[in-house]
Formats: sequence, structure tokens, C-alpha cells
Amino acid sequence: MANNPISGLPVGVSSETATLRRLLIHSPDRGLGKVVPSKAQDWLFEDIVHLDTMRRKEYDYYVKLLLYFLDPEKIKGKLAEINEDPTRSFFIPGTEKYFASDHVVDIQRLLGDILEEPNVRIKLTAAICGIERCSYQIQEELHRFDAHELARIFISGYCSDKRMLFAPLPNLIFTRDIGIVINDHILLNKPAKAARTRESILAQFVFFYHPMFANFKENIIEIPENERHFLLPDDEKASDYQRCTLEGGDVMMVAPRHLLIGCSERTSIYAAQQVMKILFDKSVVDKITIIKIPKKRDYMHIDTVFTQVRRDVWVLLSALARVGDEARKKDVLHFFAPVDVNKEFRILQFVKGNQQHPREIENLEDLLTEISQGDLGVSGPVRFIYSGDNEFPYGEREQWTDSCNLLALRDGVVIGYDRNDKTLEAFKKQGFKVITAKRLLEKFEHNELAPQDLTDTFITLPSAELSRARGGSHCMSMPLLRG
Ligand SMILES: NC(=[NH2+])NCCC[C@H](N)C(=O)O
Repeated sequence: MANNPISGLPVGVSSETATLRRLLIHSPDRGLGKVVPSKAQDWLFEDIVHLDTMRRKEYDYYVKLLLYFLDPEKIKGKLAEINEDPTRSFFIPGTEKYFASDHVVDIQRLLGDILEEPNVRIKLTAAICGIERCSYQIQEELHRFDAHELARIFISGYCSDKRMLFAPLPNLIFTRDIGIVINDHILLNKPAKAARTRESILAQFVFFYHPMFANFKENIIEIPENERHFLLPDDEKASDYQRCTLEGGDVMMVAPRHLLIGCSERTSIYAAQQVMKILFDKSVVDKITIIKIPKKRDYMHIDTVFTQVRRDVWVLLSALARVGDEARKKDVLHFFAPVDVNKEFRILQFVKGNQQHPREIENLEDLLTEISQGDLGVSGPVRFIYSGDNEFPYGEREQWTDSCNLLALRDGVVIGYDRNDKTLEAFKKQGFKVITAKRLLEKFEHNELAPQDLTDTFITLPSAELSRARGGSHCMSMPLLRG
């Protein structure tokens, strides 16, 4: 492989808030600018986006922040030059000025690397052309492109000669969903939505063929399908007990031996069971808690409903929590409410060796308190910050724009969207400092502050365009190494 691809680096995630050292991301690519209104919803966006704004004024800040925290040498002192470059070449894998960090890694770069190998290129081209039903002629034409351009085509569907060969992958920016590092294992997803199928083929090739994961090949887990899966009705019509789908936003590595799996619109109970069996058999974890949430577009994955901020602080949506439940029970109407509303939310905890006797946990706060105190050794109280400060109607409004979907750079230092005002107020009330990404980067660049000095801080990311894609900073990250 040319250009010295990164090889054999460590992989390991055992918590949600230990210092983030390496992660997989994907900068919005040209495919996002090709989404047409009639397909936006099918492609899991609520609207079309303005690509240039999304990149320059929003996502690029995310990358700059990540670099400052994880790989400062790549960025320190260069901010003005980067900001002034109209080509954004610093952010584009395969170009001369690309930041090429081994800590903040764009999956597009890894894809470009593996496509340098003739054997991989032939196999992957055939696989993509197969699922996208390309003609033989197109398959032949694709061999003309160099590796990095081919990676761009596979991701964006768009060819530099202005042809669209197949649909873009606008959701690849949500790298969280393609796979999950569970201790020293990597679990690959099985997407529920057709719009995300090509993503998982690309991910499968990257994890199996890129030298970066060479030492982990034995530790890559693919979820076995239902033996009779080919008899099941198409997509979502199959029942939760037969269909095998799982997306990374539903899997949270909260403590070294404890994994959470959400069963949701995207992750089926069947898949959760398969994963539990494999992880217990391999002894990767000892405890798995399954959180069943209503299958609703707004909830999608469990990480849209809660994420961890600090060992003893969590942000969550009250509607699915004890607080919301207590509020509902204050009047008598709940006696008449459709039973399924409550039944759709359930928490069951399974312990290795005793899977037949799961323990029911009544609400989210109890579970999260147990994790903080029982698994992570917190001795004091555990605090909860509610979306929209639990004030009607801001809880739901702000959850919709990812108030509960935060990425911890380290314990207590998180990145989230700037638009969720009430949630930000709630963070301030709990003693968190709030600072914009832009301001923070200026302070870093002028040596007024260093990343390691920050404590209890919420860094806000501009989000007018990004939030239309229905995912926040937690979704936009696949941590590879923490701690
Ligand atoms: N982990 C997450 N919550 N990811 C959000 C993914 C959003 C994306 N538009 C989808 O619907 O698939």
C-alpha cells in the first residue's frame, strides 16, 4: 500500500468518558450536496442541507477541536492558514495538505488506502457494483480512477465527470453507527435502513483489510443472521424477534465489563440476543443491559435519548425517564393511556452465566446511577441533566436537535450543538462552563488555554445545517481508543 498507511495501532474502549485518544470520523462529502428533496427522508435526512455551510461553518470546527485535543501538533499554529484556504484541502483525504492524523481518522482516508491494493479494489468494486446494480461497463470504467478518487465515488456516488452513478451516503458522517469498539473487540453493524447498506460494506472492507486493524482481525465480530433470514418478508416487516439489525448508536460501552444495547427502531431484539451470546461466549463483557425504547423516528437509537457527560453526570430525555413517568402519574389519565406506551420502554439486565434470569430495572435514572456508582466507583450522588431543562415543550424540541447526544472528549468535557438553549442553561446550573468552539480554538491558538486545562465544560458546535441530518456529536464519532 502506498503513502505509508497507518498500521497496527491499538484499539480499546471500555468507557464513555475516559480520555478520547483515537476515533473514526467522516467529513461531509460531496454526496451530501446532491441529496434531492424527494429523497431526503428516504435517505434519513429531514431536509436538504447547504453543504458549504455545513462544512466550513460547522463540521470543520468539530475536526479542529478533535485535532486540538487528540493530535495538537497537526493544528497548533496553523489555524489562520487553514481557515483562509478556500479549497479546504486540510480536510480532504488524499490531497497534499490533508491533516492525515493517526488519532482523528477519516474513514475515507482508510478506504483510499485499501483501494491501492489491486486485490481489494477488484473485490470491493464488484461488491459495490453488485448492490448498486451497475453495468459491466461502469465496473470497468471505475478501474480508471486512482484509489482516493475511487473512495470518493464509493462514498458519494458521484463521479468527477459529473455523473451520479448511485445514491450518496449522506449518513456516513455518523460513524458511530457503523461499528462499536467493545474493549479490544470491534462489533460491525447490520443496518436497519436500506439507505445505510453500502456504508456497512465499506466498513467491513476497511476493518478487515486496513493494516491499522491488522492486529485485531481475530477480534472483529460480525453478527450472524437468522438461519432462515432469506424467508423473512422484506425489511421492516419482519418481527423484532426474527429480523437481525443493529446500529452502533444503540451500543454503549459504559464500563469495562458492562455493555448497554438499545432495542429500537434500528436494533432488533434478535440482534441484541445474538450479540449477547457472542460476547458472553468470548468473555468480552460479563453484564449486558438491554434497553427497549419505543420505535420512533425521534428516538432512533438510545444515544439520542441519553449520553454520559462525566462518571457521575448524564444528560437524558425526561419523557423516557423516571422524572417523566412520575409527572405522567400525577393525574388519572395514565390509567386509560394505551398500554403499549409504557410497555415499549423496558430495561432488563443479563449477567453472564445466568441469562435466563434477567433483572428488571425500573427506570433510566436507576440504571445510570447503578452504572456510575456500581461499575465506575462513584461514591457521591449521581446527577442528571434533562433535555430542555425538563421544561415543556423544550425537552422534546431540544432532544430532536440532539441535546442528549454529546461526545465526551474526556471526563466532564463534552461537545454538543449550540442550538439547545434550555439544555445549555441546565448545564450551567450544574456548574458547567459553556464556550463556543470558535472561541475555544482562538484561546488554544493564542496560548490562553490548553486542552488539558479544561474541566466541566460544554463546547458548543454550530449546528443549523448539521442538526437537519438528525444526529449529534456522539453519532459523528466512532471512538477507537479511550483512556
Ligand atoms: N447514533 C445515532 N443516533 N445516529 C444518528 C443517525 C442519523 C441518520 N440520519 C439516520 O437516521 O440514520
